[in-house]
Amino acid sequence: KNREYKWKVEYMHWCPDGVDGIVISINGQFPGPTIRAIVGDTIFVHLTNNLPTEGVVIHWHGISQIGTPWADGAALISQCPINPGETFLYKFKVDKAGTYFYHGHYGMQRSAGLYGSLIVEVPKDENEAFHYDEELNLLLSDWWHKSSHDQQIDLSSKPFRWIGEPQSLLMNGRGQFNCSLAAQFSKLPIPQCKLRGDEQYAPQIFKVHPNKTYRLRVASTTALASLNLAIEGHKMMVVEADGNYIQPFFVKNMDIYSGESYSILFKTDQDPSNNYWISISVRGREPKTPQGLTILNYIPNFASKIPNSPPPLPPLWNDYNYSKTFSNKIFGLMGLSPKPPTRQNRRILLLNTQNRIEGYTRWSINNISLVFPTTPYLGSIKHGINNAFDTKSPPNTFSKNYNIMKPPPNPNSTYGNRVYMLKFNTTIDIILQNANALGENVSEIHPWHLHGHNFWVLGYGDGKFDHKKDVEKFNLKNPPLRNTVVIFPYGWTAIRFVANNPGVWAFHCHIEPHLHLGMGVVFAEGVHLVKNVPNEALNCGLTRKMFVKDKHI
Ligand SMILES: O=C1O[C@H]([C@@H](O)CO)C(O)=C1O
Repeated sequence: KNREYKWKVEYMHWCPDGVDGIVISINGQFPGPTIRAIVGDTIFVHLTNNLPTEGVVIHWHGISQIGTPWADGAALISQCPINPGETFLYKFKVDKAGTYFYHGHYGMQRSAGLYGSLIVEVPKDENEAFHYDEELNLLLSDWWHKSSHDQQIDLSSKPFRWIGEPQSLLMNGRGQFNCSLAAQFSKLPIPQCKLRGDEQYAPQIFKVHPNKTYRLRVASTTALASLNLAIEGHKMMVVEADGNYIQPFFVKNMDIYSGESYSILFKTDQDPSNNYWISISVRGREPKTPQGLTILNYIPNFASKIPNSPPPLPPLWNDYNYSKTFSNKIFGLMGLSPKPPTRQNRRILLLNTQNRIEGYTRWSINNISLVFPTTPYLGSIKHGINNAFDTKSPPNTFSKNYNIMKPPPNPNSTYGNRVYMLKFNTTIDIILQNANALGENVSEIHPWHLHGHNFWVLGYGDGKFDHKKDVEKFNLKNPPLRNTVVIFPYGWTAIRFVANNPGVWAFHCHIEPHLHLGMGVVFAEGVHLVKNVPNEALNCGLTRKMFVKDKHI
């Protein structure tokens, strides 16, 4: 089935957490409209850019874009930014059921609120691998009172100005800054929220019937925050990760990093005369942001009935072992989750470091800090334009002697826009190696997202990756398939994927300011096989000159 949408993207006054601000809206909505489709459907989004002075694109996070790499919505990788006033048609097939989302992928427009949910259901006559009665949808994000423009300028300033922690955590675009739903349980002098329910920042209440099984779809599009999600008093069974079946397991709370999505099942088996908290809390960074809260409302209780107990207490923000335990519980579902090829053709090691370039603070991968060219790679590679970017091969690894436990000895790095050219249909292993940042004893969490593919997560480890010992420990039996995976402080993560999707694909830290500061790489595979790229996708830079040359402009 074809599903066709007309979207207008524009700035709008909005009040996501009780403080007036400005968001990027779609058709006057924040978050943008939810797309619901069925596997095999073709989505048509006619996107009109009504931002007065900026280009825009939208990335369909988790959709493989098989045959339509130009619709991936990564600015200057898969397409030109859509100019103000212009309309661009995204047309792509949703190839796999699951919980996904979409978001801006140009500058820091995701931080400005350009995002929404994308849910792909199994066909009506097919069943999921698990049973549930009803479903709920939860899109998580974080919110700053400083505009995304201010943030972008801060990050690009000399001396560097870090954006700091978000003021609020949002659930389906709603949070509370000046009041708390749980003030009566708080030691802080914060007032109880007095809400009618129709405020833009009033929580979305999750209404449930007792004694049923619910599927909660949850996706995180945070700009920075890693989160821990809990439903007070309810055990959660995790069944889906990034649109892939996983071996179900029970937890009382779960971590979710930017770029990830999950489905969890829970039973409404608690005392039905009470309501319960749903909470999200910051992990991995000092928790300077209040917990995000909403209410699981057992029908027929009043939605305004405050739960009897304080909101769930999250694990300590720096208890990384807790987070590792969670990540290490995720396995592919035997029989339903495809297995990885047993051998790789190429192994690439990517060292993540924080650096300075000419006094600017940046992030680098193997000592190169990514800046995008002005011609989208998909166009320049397909049309053999050699002067659009640096065509030298980027480094396949980093120095063996590099001490990941110390700040970079020579913090200088360089800007670059090289591309990892992957031989079509080969199996690629990537080892993401974390290291100490510029400050002593600092190493941060980075969730890495791959466009155009799912990958198998073969393992995580502490310290520096060891080619002999660690490879032997790779899980080739039931690794989970994902599109986003985290690297823990001072640790490494190994993934495997098959370069079988013709196109040019970003692989980057999903923390918005980190990507902005250069933390990403670009892969290209089988670009000569890409057909039917609409001219509108390449109407900028050197490819634009190509299209207009006949017209003597
Ligand atoms: O990119 C970052 O910069 C700051 C800090 O490292 C320097 O101020 C921080 O916490 C980041 O995640």
